[in-house]
Amino acid sequence: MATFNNTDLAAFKDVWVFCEQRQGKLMPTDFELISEGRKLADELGVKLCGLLLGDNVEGLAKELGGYGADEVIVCESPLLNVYTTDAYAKVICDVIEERKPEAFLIGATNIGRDLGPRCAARLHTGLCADCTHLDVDMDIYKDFLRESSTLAPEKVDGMKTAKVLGEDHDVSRDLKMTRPAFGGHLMATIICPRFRPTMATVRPGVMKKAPFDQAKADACKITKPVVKLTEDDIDTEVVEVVKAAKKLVDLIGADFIVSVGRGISKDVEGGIKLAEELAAELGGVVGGSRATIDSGWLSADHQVGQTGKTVHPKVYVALGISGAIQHKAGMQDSECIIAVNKNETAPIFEIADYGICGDLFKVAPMLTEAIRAAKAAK
Ligand SMILES: Cc1cc2nc3c(=O)[nH]c(=O)nc-3n(C[C@H](O)[C@H](O)[C@H](O)COP(=O)(O)OP(=O)(O)OC[C@H]3O[C@@H](n4cnc5c(N)ncnc54)[C@H](O)[C@@H]3O)c2cc1C
Repeated sequence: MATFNNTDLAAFKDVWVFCEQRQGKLMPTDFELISEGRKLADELGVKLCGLLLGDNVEGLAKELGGYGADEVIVCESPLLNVYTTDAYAKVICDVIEERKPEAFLIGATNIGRDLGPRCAARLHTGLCADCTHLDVDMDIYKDFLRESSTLAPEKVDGMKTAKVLGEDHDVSRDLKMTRPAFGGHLMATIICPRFRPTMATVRPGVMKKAPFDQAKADACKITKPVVKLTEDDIDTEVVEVVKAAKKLVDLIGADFIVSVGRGISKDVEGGIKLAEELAAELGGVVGGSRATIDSGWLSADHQVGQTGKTVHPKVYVALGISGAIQHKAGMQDSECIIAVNKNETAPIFEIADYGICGDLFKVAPMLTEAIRAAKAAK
């Protein structure tokens, strides 16, 4: 194996994306991250590679090419059939040490959140968890310096390097990883200036999927390195894979979401029913603020926001939701936001395209009826 010196930054090249599959099916985050990785790789002038692990999964690789991967590295072994942290971390670290990518992105799914830190610790590099934005340009530094330093603006404009931990450092190749910090009250942009690969886990649903391109899928190269993995490398045994007993709501893939907040408290069941009726009429699903999840009115898979799901549906209806910053973080990129709140100063109205100041128990049935009538008229 090639020697692995993770401080020799120049030896690291290319952007990689961990492409998670479960039971032979790629995850939606794979396509989001490949699409985002494509943009980063183009800015850096390097290749974008998908990293796919499993048993007999090569057939999935070309699809990743259709979303922008130049190459997919396929690591196959019967021991990778079902996910275990030991096996996946070993194979990923082996291939990273061999080929040295400069950035490695992982979806912040349950598996990604488990795998990312394990790999980062083994590779002795930095990982920024749960990112909502990635970038490689220097503008963000320059904005920061213009606002917070005494440097002359001309000096900031012409900068190519910045002082990082007391040393001049070429920041133009650093991945800038942005995530909410301090309870979501500010966004922190983090770099990993001294080690490679820079690692990030990225929130599902945040990055936009590019359109599929068959020509790119056909051109995508597939590489299959030798996988050195034995049972001795794995300390865990998967006894049984239990699928979710209950079908979870698909907020991330929904075009229409009707979310309820604490405003339904005077009649919780009635409020949820009104939201379900409106959602059914729109062909959508029901979401909720954290207040409704913490109160046990809706299950956790319905939660929208910083610690819930990030959504960008065509229409987001907020019924009795105040619009706390942590809720907005998960829905403010919706194409059209309709807010119903009886308090005209509720912050949700600041980002609403249509704001209705009124009692949700009166307004929601009127919206449902209006949609029903419009559909019947067609
Ligand atoms: C670290 C951290 C992470 C968090 N993550 C999330 C998250 O992911 N998602 C999230 O949602 N929150 C999150 N929160 C909580 C967030 O700060 C708010 O507490 C929460 O969003 C409030 O929910 P709400 O708007 O339903 O309730 P409230 O803020 O209590 O608002 C209820 C609203 O209903 C209106 N109302 C009342 N009755 C009616 C009626 N009959 N008709 C119309 N309007 C009515 C009121 O005017 C009010 O504006 C987080 C907080 C922290 C600290």
